[in-house]
Amino acid sequence: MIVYLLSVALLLLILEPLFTYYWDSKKLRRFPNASFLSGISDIGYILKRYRGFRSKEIHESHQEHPVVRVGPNTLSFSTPDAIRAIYGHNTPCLKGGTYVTAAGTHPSLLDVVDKQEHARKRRILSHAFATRNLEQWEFKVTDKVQKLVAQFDLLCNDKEEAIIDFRMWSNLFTIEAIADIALSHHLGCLTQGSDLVTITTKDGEKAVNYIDCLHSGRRATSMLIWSTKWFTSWRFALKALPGFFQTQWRKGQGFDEMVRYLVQQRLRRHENGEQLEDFVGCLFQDKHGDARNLEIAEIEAEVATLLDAGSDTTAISLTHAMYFLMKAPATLSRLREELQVALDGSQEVAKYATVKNLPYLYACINESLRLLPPVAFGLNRMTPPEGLTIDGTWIPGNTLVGVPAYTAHRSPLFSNSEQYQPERWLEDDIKETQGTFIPFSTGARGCIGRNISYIEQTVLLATLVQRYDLSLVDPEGNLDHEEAFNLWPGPLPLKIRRRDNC
Ligand code: HEM
Repeated sequence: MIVYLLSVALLLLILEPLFTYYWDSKKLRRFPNASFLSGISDIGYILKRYRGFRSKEIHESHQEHPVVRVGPNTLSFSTPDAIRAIYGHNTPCLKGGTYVTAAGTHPSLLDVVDKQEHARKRRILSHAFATRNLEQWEFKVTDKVQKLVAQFDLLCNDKEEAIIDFRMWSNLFTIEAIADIALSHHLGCLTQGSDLVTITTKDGEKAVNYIDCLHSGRRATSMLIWSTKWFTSWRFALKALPGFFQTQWRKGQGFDEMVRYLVQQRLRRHENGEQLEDFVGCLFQDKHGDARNLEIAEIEAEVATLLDAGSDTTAISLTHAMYFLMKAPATLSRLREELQVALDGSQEVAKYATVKNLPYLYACINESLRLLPPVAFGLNRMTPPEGLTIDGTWIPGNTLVGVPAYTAHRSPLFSNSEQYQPERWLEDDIKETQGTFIPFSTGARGCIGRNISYIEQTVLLATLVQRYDLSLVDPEGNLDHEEAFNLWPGPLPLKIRRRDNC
């Protein structure tokens, strides 16, 4: 029996991929491999994930080849034409691969595959995210900036110098902001200076580390999910075995429990007749006040996505924006000059109406989004069954394709593309790069929260740069990165002091 099982395993694990590779029914062998094993197995891609900064490694392959094979059925493209074909509004491609594997019984707006189902979900939330309604969330952002400033002032003890980890504080800021914007919930994380959230489960009261739990679950999943065929079996086995994966996934469950608790709390307030302005309100009822009667599991899936995608990415972006400013004193001075004129020293917390018109502030944010996009890897899309021509090359149906933002943002359309030059965003010819700048992806599946993220980033950065002198604790040091799904920067220790006139 054991010999039989081992033979079957050998056949499945080694011979079948080798046979498929040499049979090559899709003619994918014509594309160069990103790593030694790419044509036979997803292990090469998984190993890149283990090494830390996967998109940078893929980019190195792209410097020689516009198309590379990153897995047996996965191709990575690099040109603006490929972006249009794969993600553009008229693309026949669908989300595939990892999205299908990761989604539970109730996919959210982010991981749902079916176009009609996606359109239905997007319609429900689009009212809350519409540009004309966005400024109604500003007071929630302002409240969080005030809380952060209060903490920094306390740490600075009036005019003394303090050391803070900006990575951590910016993430506390974004989790507080999204919990309020999505659910009208005040987590209290900024006030207590930690990501600890107390929740009630059926087993009683429990403390959950929001960021740590979120990252643990995503860390474990992002290590294995690229092997989509085997992921479910791997997860089943590794969850049962004591060790790294079991610990990470167990911690990750804390995030799901927190989501369940927060949804229950919000539902109770809704049933008690409280009229709250937030995203989840749009899931309970439409704009005429008629109940939508969505299943609770669907609401939980949407809330989990909002609390994840709506906090992690913006915190990453803020950390990178601050890091680059600290590394470029001339840029920081120019930004300060712009802020001095616009804010006139009279706005303790910058008003969005003021900062939304500041070109250099936007240039600084966009330039760091270009160099270090929070979602840097090639987002999987499945070609339609009949196949698709991408960048002049016909690609067979049911092949996974993508363009990493990390590579797109280093297109020759950006001169000196490795250099941090916010000024490039003020030039007229920047318009030519429009289709190549994809930190929020593009087309029908582009980010719905992009404008909210800009509100959070512009208001917070303008306020902090105006109020504090900031500098790196280690001016020679660089940021470490771990690329799970998002590109997580490591700690960013800063020296911080209140400025004389603030
Ligand atoms: C700098 C900040 C942000 C970045 C870089 C970013 C990036 C992205 C990217 C690349 C996608 C496409 C994902 C994919 O195709 O798998 C996406 C989708 C999405 N984002 Fe964001 N995002 C940011 C902020 C936000 C915020 C603040 C929210 C919520 C308040 C949000 C909610 C979503 C949702 C719900 C989707 C799915 C949209 C759909 O498929 O219709 N994001 N985002």
